[in-house]
Amino acid sequence: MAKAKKTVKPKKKISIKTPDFKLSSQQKLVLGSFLIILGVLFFIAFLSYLFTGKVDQSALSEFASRDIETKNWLSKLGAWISDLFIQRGFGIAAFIISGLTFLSGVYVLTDLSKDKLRKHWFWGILVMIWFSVLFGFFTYKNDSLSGTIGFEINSFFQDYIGKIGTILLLAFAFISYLAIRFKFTPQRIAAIFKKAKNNIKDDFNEDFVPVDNAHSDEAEDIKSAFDVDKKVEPTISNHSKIEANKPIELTQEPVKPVVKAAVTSPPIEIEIPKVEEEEELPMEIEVEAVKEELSETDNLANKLVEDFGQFDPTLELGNYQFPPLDLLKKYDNEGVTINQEELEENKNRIVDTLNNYKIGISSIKATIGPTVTLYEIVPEAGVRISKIKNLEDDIALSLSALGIRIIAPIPGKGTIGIEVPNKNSTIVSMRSVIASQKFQKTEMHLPIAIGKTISNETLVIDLAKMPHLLMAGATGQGKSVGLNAVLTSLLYKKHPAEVKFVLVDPKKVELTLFNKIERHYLAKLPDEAEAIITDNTKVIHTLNSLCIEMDNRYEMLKNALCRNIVEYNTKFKARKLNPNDGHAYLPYIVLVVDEFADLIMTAGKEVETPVARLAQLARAIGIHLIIATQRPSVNVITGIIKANFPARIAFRVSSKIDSRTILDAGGADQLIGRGDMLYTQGNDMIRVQCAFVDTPEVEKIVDFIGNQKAYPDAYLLPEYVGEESGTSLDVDISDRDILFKDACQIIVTAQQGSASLLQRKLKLGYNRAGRLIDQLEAAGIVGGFEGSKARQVLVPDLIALDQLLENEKK
Ligand SMILES: Nc1ncnc2c1ncn2[C@@H]1O[C@H](COP(=O)(O)OP(=O)(O)OP(=O)(O)O)[C@@H](O)[C@H]1O
Repeated sequence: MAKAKKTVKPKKKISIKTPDFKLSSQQKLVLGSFLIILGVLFFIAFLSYLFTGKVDQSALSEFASRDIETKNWLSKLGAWISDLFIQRGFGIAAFIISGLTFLSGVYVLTDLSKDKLRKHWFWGILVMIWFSVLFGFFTYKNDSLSGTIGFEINSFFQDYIGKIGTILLLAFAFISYLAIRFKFTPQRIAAIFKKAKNNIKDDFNEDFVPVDNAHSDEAEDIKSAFDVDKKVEPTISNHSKIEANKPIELTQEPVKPVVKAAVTSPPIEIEIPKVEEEEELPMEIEVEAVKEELSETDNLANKLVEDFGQFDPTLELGNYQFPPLDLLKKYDNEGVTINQEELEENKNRIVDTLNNYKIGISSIKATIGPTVTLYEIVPEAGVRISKIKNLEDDIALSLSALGIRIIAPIPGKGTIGIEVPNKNSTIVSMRSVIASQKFQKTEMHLPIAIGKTISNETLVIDLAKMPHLLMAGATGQGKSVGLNAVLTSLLYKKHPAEVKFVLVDPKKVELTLFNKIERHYLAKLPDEAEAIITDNTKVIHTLNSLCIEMDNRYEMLKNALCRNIVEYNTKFKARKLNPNDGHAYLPYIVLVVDEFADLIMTAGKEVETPVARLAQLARAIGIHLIIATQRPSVNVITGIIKANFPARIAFRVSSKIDSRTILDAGGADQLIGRGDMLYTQGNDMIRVQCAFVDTPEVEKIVDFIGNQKAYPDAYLLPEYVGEESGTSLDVDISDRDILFKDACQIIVTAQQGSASLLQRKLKLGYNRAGRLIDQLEAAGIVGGFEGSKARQVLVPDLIALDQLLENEKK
């Protein structure tokens, strides 16, 4: 049902546009015949020009005057056109124009391929210019043989490369033309020559064979045979004589020469050249193998693309404006703030501390980041790395600073890194990362400008590649700002047609701002009032609905023989997928869950199962999950979830254990907070200062987008009917379970609407008990599904129940 709902939009788009651009048969007839007649007109005018052109020259200056007479067969118009094309244009090569115009008419009338016609025009014009330049070679002044264009081009070439150069250039153009247009190759030319040679040889042989034969003995024999035959004739006619005059000699003799002639003549006819010809064949086949074959659907798609262009998903909101950079704030304390003094001081302390522990350093280098500075040291030979690693706390103590992290060794480098927080940290504004070239020029599908690395480089990550992101961090360390940075990045880069968000916000305050862009960017369940989900039961429905959407999308991909959403959308844009077959452009869907721990605590498995399913399977069909949590404990970030979220962001956490839960490594406990974070995509860990975007900035952006023309509704997800959510509100009374009455009495007596109660009391399986609950809901005895809580019982006592059931019968 939901699928039907979603495919309606694209269907409309196509069916409305299709007929607009096609020529009707009448229009084709009119246009085709017009072009044919125009071609004929050109031809007559040009032909006439060859005879009358000179005479008409003088008349052309007063062309507009009616009194002036012209000799051209098409009068003034003919004189003017031919002067334009021949004298001032391409000379007599302009006849090609008349031919091309005529041909165009024929193509339109007969509905032949426009591609071929375009090729004819392209090559025709090139040939025309070539001839015009060639003729220019034979004229000494600008005349009708070469036309002005040919004359001028020719004299231009002659001035620069001389006559011989010009001839060579023309010859080169000719050869290139043959090679490209007719696919001539040296082998093919050689084959043609050989064939011609053989034909000549054949002819030569045919002509001379009789002469040779005439002189040969065989010919003599044939002749004699003929003579013998002649001699035989009378004997045959006279049978009685044959029998009388020794018939053996007579019959043998005529046979002999015939046999001889038959045996001796074949050597002359042996065709050795033919064998040679066959040897050349593979060369020609190679040349012809270039041809491309298109399938029927390709042809149709190419024609559609030719007529209407590629499908543009953004067309419905064609005037949509992306939010400008000005909506984002500039901060005063941007840029590197650490000074030489601080650098020197830190360096000395590190060197001294290490020296105290007898660790020698051969070199030290500093990279200054927005919040921390990385000191890379190369220890002297023979120093154990683990020794330095163990000194983390001592170095922190000597530098009297928090948040010192030792990376020993730095992956890919032969150094050990010590990250020391700057005294004055700088803010990485959202504006600076959005404005960075890296983000602006990125080709990523879902680019996120998350912040700046330790070397002050903007870090842009692709959510489509991750494919899901886990964000964790203790409260107040920058998680919500991080989520906003992710959403803002996508809003700055993706058109509403290309990405949709499903926002889950149990805290009810973090993401409410995005309500304003509901009809642009948000997806929701059908018949829901609010797109942003704050209620946990609805989260379960939404997650399950996303699973249905995922299954639907896989089905569509399967039917389209595509492996992922990018291939599918490319195919759809190239009009190779028919919207009438249920195909539609698929936007990316990004599910953002702000407080995942809360969901897991209240709904447990009901949430974990669909999340795990989506995380495992949804990457190929463009559904990506971003899950944020304050409480990174193992019962929230379970093994199955962790396994499917290779990309993780950790803000500061309170303990090493929490850091391990998120990153599978320590380090997050040593961050300094306020957006200082560690990012990993499975292997390396990068320290990043998260871009800062404040609520007023987000408000401005959503206002800017929200004030623009929107879709009629939010993107509708497929409808999900929960197992226990009153599926059978239309259950027929006659279809009721035989235990229905008993079940009613148990539920009303216990005043508790739960399936497990029925299971226990009536000794039923879960499915039957569930169906009974559905029937009770349909009868109005219990209320709707309320997550893990038991349903409300709507009938106060057994008397009321009897009344209700009596009324039903009437
Ligand atoms: N990237 C950043 N740069 C500078 N300051 C930041 C950054 N991120 C967060 N902060 C500061 O930290 C404060 C708290 O951030 P935020 O609200 O994102 O924390 P949180 O982890 O979402 O907390 P909670 O879980 O309680 O909602 C912000 O008000 C801001 O002052």
